[in-house]
Amino acid sequence: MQEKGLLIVLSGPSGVGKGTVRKEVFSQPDTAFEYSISMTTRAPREGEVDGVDYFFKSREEFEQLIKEEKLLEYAEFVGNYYGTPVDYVRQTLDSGKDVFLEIEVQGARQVRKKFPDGLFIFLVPPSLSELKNRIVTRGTETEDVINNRMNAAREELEMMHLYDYVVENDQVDRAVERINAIVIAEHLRRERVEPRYKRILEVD
Ligand SMILES: Nc1ncnc2c1ncn2[C@@H]1O[C@H](COP(=O)(O)OP(=O)(O)OP(=O)(O)O)[C@@H](O)[C@H]1O
Ligand SMILES: Nc1nc2c(ncn2[C@@H]2O[C@H](COP(=O)(O)O)[C@@H](O)[C@H]2O)c(=O)[nH]1
Repeated sequence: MQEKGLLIVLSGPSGVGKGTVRKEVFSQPDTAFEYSISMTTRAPREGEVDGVDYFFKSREEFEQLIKEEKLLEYAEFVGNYYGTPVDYVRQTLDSGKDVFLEIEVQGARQVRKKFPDGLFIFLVPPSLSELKNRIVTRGTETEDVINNRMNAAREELEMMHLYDYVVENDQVDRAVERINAIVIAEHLRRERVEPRYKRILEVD
C-alpha cells in the first residue's frame, strides 16, 4: 500500500514572514513538498496571479465551497475568507507526497483536529516591534488593517504552545534551514526517509 505523505502546517502571525519563508522553501530545486494553493476572497495584491498565489473567489463562491464541504479548513481573517481545498490535500497525501500549508492560526487549529499527526510549525518574529516593522515595510496594508493585524498577532502568539515546533524567523535562510531540519527529523522519527534522501540509500 502507498505510504501517505506528511501534512506540514506553517503558521504564525501576519507579517512574520510565512509567505517569504515558504517561497524560499519552494525555490530550492530539491524541495520534496507540494504547496497547497489557498482560496481567498481578498483582492489580489499587485503582482499576485490567480491560481499561483491564491485562487481568488467572490464571497458567494467561497460560501458555496463551504456549503459543499470543499474546504479542509477555512477562516475569516481581518474581513476576508481564506481556506484550503480538501480534495487537493487528500489526493496529494494519498499519492505519498508531503503537502505544505501556509495558513493563519484559526485554520491551523481546525487542521490539527482533522490531522492530529500533521507537523505543526509556528513562525515567530524576533520581537513585536520587528513584526510591525515588517508589515509596515511590506507596504500592502492601510493603517487600519495594520492595526487590526497587530491586534490579531498578539492573540495568535498566545497559541504557540499548541504547535509541535516554534521557529524564529530572524533571517529567512536560517528559518528555512530550521524548517527543513525539522521535517527531516520528523520523517526519521516516523521511521520514514524523506523522498529526497532515498537516493542516498540506493545501491550503486
Ligand atoms: N527574516 C526576515 N527579516 C526581515 N524581513 C523579513 C523577514 N522575513 C520576511 N520579511 C519581510 O516581512 C514582510 C512580511 O513578510 P510576509 O509577507 O512573508 O509575511 P506573512 O507572514 O506571509 O504575512 P501575511 O500573514 O500578512 O500574509 C515582507 O516585506 C518580507 O519581505
Ligand atoms: N486559515 C487559512 N489561512 C490562510 C490560508 N491561506 C493564507 N492564509 C493566511 O491568511 C493570512 C492573510 O494572508 P494575506 O495573503 O492576506 O496576507 C496569512 O496569515 C496567511 O498565512 C488558508 O487557506 N487558510
